[in-house]
Amino acid sequence: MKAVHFGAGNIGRGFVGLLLHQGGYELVFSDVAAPLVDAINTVDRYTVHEVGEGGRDTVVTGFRALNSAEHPDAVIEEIAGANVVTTAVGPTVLKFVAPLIMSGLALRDPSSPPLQIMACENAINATDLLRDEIKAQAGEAWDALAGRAVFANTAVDRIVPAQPEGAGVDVTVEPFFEWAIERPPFGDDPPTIPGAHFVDDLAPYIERKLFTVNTGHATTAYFGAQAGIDTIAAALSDPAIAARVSAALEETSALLAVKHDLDPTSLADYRATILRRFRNAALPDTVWRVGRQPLRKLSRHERFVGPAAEAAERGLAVDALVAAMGAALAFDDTEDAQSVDLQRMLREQDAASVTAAVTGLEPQHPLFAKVEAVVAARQAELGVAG
Ligand SMILES: NC(=O)C1=CN([C@@H]2O[C@H](COP(=O)(O)OP(=O)(O)OC[C@H]3O[C@@H](n4cnc5c(N)ncnc54)[C@H](O)[C@@H]3O)[C@@H](O)[C@H]2O)C=CC1
Ligand SMILES: O=P(O)(O)OC[C@H]1O[C@](O)(CO)[C@@H](O)[C@@H]1O
Repeated sequence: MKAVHFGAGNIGRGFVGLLLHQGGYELVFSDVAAPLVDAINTVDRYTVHEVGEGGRDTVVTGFRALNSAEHPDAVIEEIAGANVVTTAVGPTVLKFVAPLIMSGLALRDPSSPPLQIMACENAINATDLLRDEIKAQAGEAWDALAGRAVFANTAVDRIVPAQPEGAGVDVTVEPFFEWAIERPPFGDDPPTIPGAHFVDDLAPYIERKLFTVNTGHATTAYFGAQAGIDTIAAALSDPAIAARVSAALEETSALLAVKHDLDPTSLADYRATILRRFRNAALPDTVWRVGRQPLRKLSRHERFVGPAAEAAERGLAVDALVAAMGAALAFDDTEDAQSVDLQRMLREQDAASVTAAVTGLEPQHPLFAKVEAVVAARQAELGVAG
């Protein structure tokens, strides 16, 4: 059995690749970072180090890497003969891997079992986005290709921080992981991924994950950065920040409870587990990594505006989420292109225009005026007229 995995970065090596290896797949990483591809090809094993309570080391073998920028045809050929394709490249990069998957499907023996495709990104229905890209790029050829693949959405959860200089291919991760995968697309033949959790309806899982883990993590990062704190664990040890994070998560839990009929006590346990994970002092995770790409994180269906918009529509509380969005607006990292764009927008546009452009909300939406107020407050801080 063979799996082609796009994105040999943190989650690619530290989670998806690891579980595929444990499932017995021969692993072909595909990446565009030449030094990373070369480093992977110089070793025949790497270690995933779990740090924190209960952590252990696991060795991964049976892998190689291809540079898809330099050798796209080699990747296409591997896809044509693979059982599984996964991605962990970032949701905005899916459109760049789509043509390779499309060409791999075109080359595939139509009598082979369908290729099982799963995008493992922090986004709702990321695999559907990938399928839509492949379909759009295939045009009329799609009808012939559609039957050669099945597409399943997934929710992946494991904190894999940026790796220190000199770590090589080894990866440091937290001990916790969760991988929920839609079962129906596979019929009677799901992939063998030990520890993965196959579910009939992914919506409650992905929303619970994105609107709790990712909302909470990003809230910690943005308040931490604002307070001049460098790491996530240190940010959460500040009682004022911890209270703000808890308040934001109570708002998302209130929405999840009514929307998906989830038990409030289980949601409280889930929140407590997550906050414990964030406090893992052995995990060298920075507010800059977790806060990265604030424009993506503040977009319409993401971890802040997504739940806050639905909560506002239902008349539920949103003030803590809006406060977190206010902190996100202050995220100023000159090495993060989206942070630079956000700060420029705040300086150049009026508050209503920034709110509309960043959040995608209509001006008449019940959340709009509250977000516009924190945008204006940030602009006042910057000394620009809103
Ligand atoms: N790191 C984490 O804790 C988690 C990350 N995720 C998600 O996983 C995805 C990846 O995140 P990380 O691993 O943290 O990022 P990362 O930056 O460590 O890895 C991404 C990798 O994708 C590669 N890449 C970029 N363009 C590519 C292309 N066209 N073809 C092939 N490879 C390409 C990069 O060179 C890099 O090695 C994101 O969607 C993120 O939201 C999800 C859960 C946890
Ligand atoms: O910031 P992104 O790209 O959404 O993804 C990383 C996030 O996902 C997580 O792994 C949570 O599963 C966190 O480590 C981090 O906040």
